[in-house]
Amino acid sequence: MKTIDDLLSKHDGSLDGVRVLVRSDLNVPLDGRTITDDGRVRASVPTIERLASAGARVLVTAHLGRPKGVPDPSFTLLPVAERLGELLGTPVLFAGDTVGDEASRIASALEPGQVALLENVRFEAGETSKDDEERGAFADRLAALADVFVSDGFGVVHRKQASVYDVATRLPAYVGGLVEAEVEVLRRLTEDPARPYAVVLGGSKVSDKLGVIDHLIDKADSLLIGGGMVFTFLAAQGHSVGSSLLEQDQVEVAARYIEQAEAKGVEIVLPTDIVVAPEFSADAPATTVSADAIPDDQMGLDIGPDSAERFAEVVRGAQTVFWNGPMGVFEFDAFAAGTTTVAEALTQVGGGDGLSVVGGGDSAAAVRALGFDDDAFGHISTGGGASLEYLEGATLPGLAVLEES
Ligand SMILES: Nc1ncnc2c1ncn2[C@@H]1O[C@H](COP(=O)(O)OP(=O)(O)O)[C@@H](O)[C@H]1O
Ligand SMILES: O=C(OP(=O)(O)O)[C@H](O)COP(=O)(O)O
Repeated sequence: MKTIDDLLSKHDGSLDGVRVLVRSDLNVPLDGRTITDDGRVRASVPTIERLASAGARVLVTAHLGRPKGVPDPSFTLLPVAERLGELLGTPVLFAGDTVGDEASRIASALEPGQVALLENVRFEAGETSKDDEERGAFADRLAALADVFVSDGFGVVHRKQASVYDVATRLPAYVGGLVEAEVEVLRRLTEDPARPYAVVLGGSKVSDKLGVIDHLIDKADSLLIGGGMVFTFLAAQGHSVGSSLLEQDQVEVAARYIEQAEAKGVEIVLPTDIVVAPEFSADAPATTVSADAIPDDQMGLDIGPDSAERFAEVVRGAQTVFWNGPMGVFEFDAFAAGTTTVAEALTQVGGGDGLSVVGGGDSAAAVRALGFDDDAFGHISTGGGASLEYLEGATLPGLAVLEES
């Protein structure tokens, strides 16, 4: 992959006036218009700063959430532009569209060293289209705004989307410093992880992430399943899960994973107790029930204390641990205990000498919100799904396209 060093040497050390389109992952958690964890914005700053200080006109493109290909004010990147400006110490211009008149106007008005952010790239249907032509047509419009492309959104390199993949086939493409650094840590983890190697999976993107288990069974010694992942597995064991998050069409897949793991001597650790509530809300009355006895009118919102302690034991006893996905709805105090217990154990992997990696926007936000220092872990990755797919050995479209560029 060509790096920013290569880009700089190609231009004799100065990018004066060069129009650089940077794909960052600025998908931050928001409470209304308030950013509750700016980790991904901070992680994006060094590359943007480096390009701007070399004189580039920097146009940043990014997504927020999963809008459905049409503008939706609740997913505007405007608060992120403001935060990015504060962190850079200079205002960031904001284009209220992605490839429309405003984007073109701002792109041509940018001075060398200035930075602008384009509105949420997922407001355009072409960004996430499965149709190569539709995606390509949108990528053409994005590419027309710049001279070169820098891919720095590690959290999206597993997505074959226009601003990640197709644009890199239309402009000279370079890997950004964040993607480079993330890949380096994960590469070490895939090469020869110190054993026992445990992977902890949770969160809510269940169907996205279930697939990685197939390959992780061949790589890890233990798989610990928490968060919204749990209920598809409990259903596979024949238990009812009330109104918990359930991917009905994945139940058979989960059952197959349980069998495969048993056959290969890999431990799949499932919770034995669950904290449930009648509804998804911060003040819903919480009770702990056995995992095989979730009442029909309740939903599971955290792993129970016995399970959290068991998970913590496995985590502390491992030498390498990768964790993606909170163990419960940590945003609500009543359902944060499981995540806190597991996070605490992550700081003590291998008696403190092991390697702990936390990956994912919400997982990173969770450990910070619960009061842990970034330094308490070996590495905090900005990508959850991306790290998991890298660890399972998949080809990540956003990286493969840079290798070909
Ligand atoms: N039992 C559960 N039911 C519903 N949502 C859950 C549950 N456990 C965790 N979550 C939610 O999962 C979300 C994070 O999931 P995900 O996006 O997959 O993680 P990451 O961003 O770290 O990759 C959090 O907002 C959390 O509230
Ligand atoms: O939040 C993200 O991924 P993650 O939750 O797997 O860490 C990335 O911004 C990718 O978002 P997406 O999963 O909607 O494509």
